[in-house]
Amino acid sequence: MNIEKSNIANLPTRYGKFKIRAYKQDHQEHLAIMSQDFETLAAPYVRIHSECLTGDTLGSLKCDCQNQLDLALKFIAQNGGLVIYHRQEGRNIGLLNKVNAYALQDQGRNTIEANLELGFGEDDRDYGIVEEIFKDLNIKKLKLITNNPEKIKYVESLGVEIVERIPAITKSNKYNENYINTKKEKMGHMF
Ligand SMILES: Nc1nc2c(ncn2[C@@H]2O[C@H](COP(=O)(O)OP(=O)(O)OP(=O)(O)O)[C@@H](O)[C@H]2O)c(=O)[nH]1
Ligand SMILES: [Zn+2]
Repeated sequence: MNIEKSNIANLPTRYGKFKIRAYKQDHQEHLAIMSQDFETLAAPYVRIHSECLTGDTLGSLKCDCQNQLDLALKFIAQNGGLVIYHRQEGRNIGLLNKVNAYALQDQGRNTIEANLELGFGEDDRDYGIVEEIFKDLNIKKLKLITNNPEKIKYVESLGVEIVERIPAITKSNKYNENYINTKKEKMGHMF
């Protein structure tokens, strides 16, 4: 796997001061966003956040992504750890396909049905870069912020110990209720 990594730079934000490092793998560029004290932590809090331009940037109410990112950045700034900004938009089908999936959702399909109808899997994410970031930042133990059993399985498969799981539950709204219910009932997310 050919991965290019940046130097570490400071990033002051509205949440607090972070340090960041970028990683480039093929056409995807990802980010490790670390608290100031990151290097001193034996088991940092870690959030793997998959990109959602419509949620993260535009404030879309169709999903819980922006609320989860906000929660994670606040939590990590206060408690120490790492947010991996994983640039796999739309569970890795890309923005154009996600918008097509949204058009199908406008006609009544749920998040999984829409993906399948377009010829994708229900979740096409690849977490390979996460392994590389864990190695690069020397993470052997962590406290994982997630509701997603697949992420837990993946981290465990790397031989990285999860000493605690912190739920990433945020306030729902009338536009994302179905999305959250589908994650709970069909994808096994723990709400
Ligand atoms: N294909 C598709 N992707 C979506 C949709 N809504 C959100 N996403 C993407 O889903 C990803 C977020 O993943 P989720 O499955 O919601 O949650 P998760 O991050 O795996 O799980 P948690 O760690 O518990 O939050 C981001 O890449 C979003 O762009 C949708 O309706 N269709
Ligand atoms: Zn989203």
